[in-house]
Amino acid sequence: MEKGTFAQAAQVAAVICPYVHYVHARLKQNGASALLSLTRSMVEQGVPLQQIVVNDRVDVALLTLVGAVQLPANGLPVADVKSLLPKGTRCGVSVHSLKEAQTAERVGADYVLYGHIYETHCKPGIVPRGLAQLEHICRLSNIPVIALGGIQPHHIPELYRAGASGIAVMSGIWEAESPVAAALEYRRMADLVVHNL
Ligand SMILES: Cc1nc(C(=O)O)sc1CCOP(=O)(O)O
Repeated sequence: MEKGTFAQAAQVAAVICPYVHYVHARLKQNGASALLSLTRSMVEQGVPLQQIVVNDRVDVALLTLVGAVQLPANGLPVADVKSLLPKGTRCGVSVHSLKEAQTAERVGADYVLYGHIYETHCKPGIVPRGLAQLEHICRLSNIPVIALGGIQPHHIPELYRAGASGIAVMSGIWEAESPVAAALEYRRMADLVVHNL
């Protein structure tokens, strides 16, 4: 992401944050200072700190005091991260197997992100893990399992039926013509399922 686009992305995050629980600050191709700029931009634009999840960089989470940090399965130990961040900072781990999910739970992760469930251009050449695996992991987990990867609004009922506690979406919102309209549609479908409407 170019530096000039951080403000734009942060603006979008601010507009959609009333309709979602969390917004991830994630920049795979840029360094820590870019991620810091993006996160600070999100705060300046009005995204509540408690709704921001910083991806991977514990140092950036510490500098910004966001509500959560998302670690890779092979990242820093959760207990060490928690001892560094203010009490109450949520610590999620991204997992791709039952083994990783169980390890994350054992070491104190607050939740796991599990994917990718469906085909997604964000994970080219890797076979999606599918609903049956998601269901298996949800059944054997005692912490929330958040499903991600290729999720469209119409998938939400089957994901919750499989036991997911929530969903995470990247391209379905960020690449939509209207990210806010897309976020609203995901929200509407999730509310239908969660509140049995
Ligand atoms: C960033 C990411 N991580 C995944 C994983 O399986 O770890 S799947 C994924 C992409 C999710 O994005 P979309 O909603 O665009 O398919």
